[in-house]
Amino acid sequence: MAATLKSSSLLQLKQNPQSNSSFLHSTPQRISFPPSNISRSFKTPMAALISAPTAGISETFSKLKLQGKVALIPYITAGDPDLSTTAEALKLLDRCGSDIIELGVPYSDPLADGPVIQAAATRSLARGANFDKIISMLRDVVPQLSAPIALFSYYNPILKRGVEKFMATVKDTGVHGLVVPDVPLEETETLRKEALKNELELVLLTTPTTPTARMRAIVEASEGFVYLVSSVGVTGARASVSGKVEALLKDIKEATSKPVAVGFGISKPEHVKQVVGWGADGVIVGSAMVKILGEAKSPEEGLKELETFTKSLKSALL
Ligand SMILES: O=P(O)(O)OC[C@@H](O)[C@@H](O)c1c[nH]c2ccccc12
Repeated sequence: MAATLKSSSLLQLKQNPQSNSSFLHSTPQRISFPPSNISRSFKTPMAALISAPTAGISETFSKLKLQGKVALIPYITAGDPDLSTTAEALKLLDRCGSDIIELGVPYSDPLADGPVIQAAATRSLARGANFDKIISMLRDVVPQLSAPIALFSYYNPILKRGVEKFMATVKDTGVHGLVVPDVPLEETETLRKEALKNELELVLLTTPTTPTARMRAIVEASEGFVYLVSSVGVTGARASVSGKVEALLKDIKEATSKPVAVGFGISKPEHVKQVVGWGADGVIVGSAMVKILGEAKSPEEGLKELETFTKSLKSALL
């Protein structure tokens, strides 16, 4: 699996006219469904008994803005190295000051992912993680977190389950948002309608090659925040963050007052500082986190290293 995916890239997918997936929204999308900043006013009764309701994603950004702060958004893959470590990692990330946590549902064909996250998904699936097990872990853990969770999933696992059922199940865990990077254009509206019905904020992505008019349609429709992909290609740590991000952020900010978080290739406190200096409202760090958990000698070691790393990123934001 991993070998056949090595050559995939956002750019190639965008340019493949045979591909029925409008990868990262590369063709115009309809925006008739009224976008709004949804914030959840309640959680499941069980969760409400245990903790105060967690702020939604857009609400979290509003609170941070009032304090002049930028959101730290780590990404980890569920089930790598195992689901109980994922549960511990979520609690740890929350404790170390993550403002929102992106949790990836492992998928066998992760087209937009580089080697680190591909390998994590492969390990996770090989160890038996699946959607139902992830959901039951989330039911237990989400009520213990103060940061909202954005669940990341490719579109295929959602379709397989049925959009309605998927959304209702996810909502029921107390998760607040969804990131679906490869949703085909014709399905965007259905996804958004179901997400809205379930009070889930559906985050859309824009890339350096997205034409301006299309970027405007994306930011208009995006909920929670706008995900600015910093560079064309696949996920993975890079030596530096593309200097183009500064101008891209400026363009997006001219089009919307919604918060914008930057992801792809951010792996060091210096990167975080740079992106913040360019005006981002949030920074997303995936592969660097996933690598720590995946390559550690033991889950305990991995969690310890994750804690040090997360704290170093958080300090770059203070
Ligand atoms: O891994 P990176 O380069 O730090 O990028 C963030 C990223 O991991 C996360 O948001 C993500 C994981 N898989 C994706 C696929 C598409 C878009 C985004 C993602």
